Amino acid sequence: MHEGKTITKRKEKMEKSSYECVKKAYKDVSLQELRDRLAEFAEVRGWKQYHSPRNLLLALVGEVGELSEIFQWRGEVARGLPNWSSDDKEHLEEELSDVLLYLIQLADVCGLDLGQAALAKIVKNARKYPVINQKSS
Ligand SMILES: Nc1ccn([C@H]2C[C@H](O)[C@@H](COP(=O)(O)OP(=O)(O)OP(=O)(O)O)O2)c(=O)n1
Repeated sequence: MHEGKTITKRKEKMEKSSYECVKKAYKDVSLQELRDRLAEFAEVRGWKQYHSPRNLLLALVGEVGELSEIFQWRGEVARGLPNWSSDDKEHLEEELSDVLLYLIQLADVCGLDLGQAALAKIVKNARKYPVINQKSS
């Protein structure tokens, strides 16, 4: 194998194992935690200047496109993704995360509290769609 490729593979392996550690260490991740980490991520890279609401929205839409590609041409997909490979599931996790991370950043640069807004919206939805008849499942 080419030396560069070996280094890349090793790097990918290290990244994967540190990613597994992060997943184990943080069970309940808050939107606030993600927002703060993202703000720091952008700050230390000097990217804050590019993270305008419009740019973040466009980035978000781009990631929604990448997320859609995973489902494209697969036909209907069963809940729990029983026939998907672990690579496919990992890919899905990454694209879902990209969408979430841009969404959180968008809300942040707009000065909005996404967690509070989402809770308020759930309450509003419940008022709009009252429970009429509970079906047994
Ligand atoms: N200016 C930027 C660039 C990236 N990101 C973060 C948010 C996303 O989680 C991820 C997006 O990175 P890429 O643009 O490299 O997109 P992908 O990870 O989807 O890579 P690719 O498009 O090569 O599949 O990085 C960010 O916060 N701000």
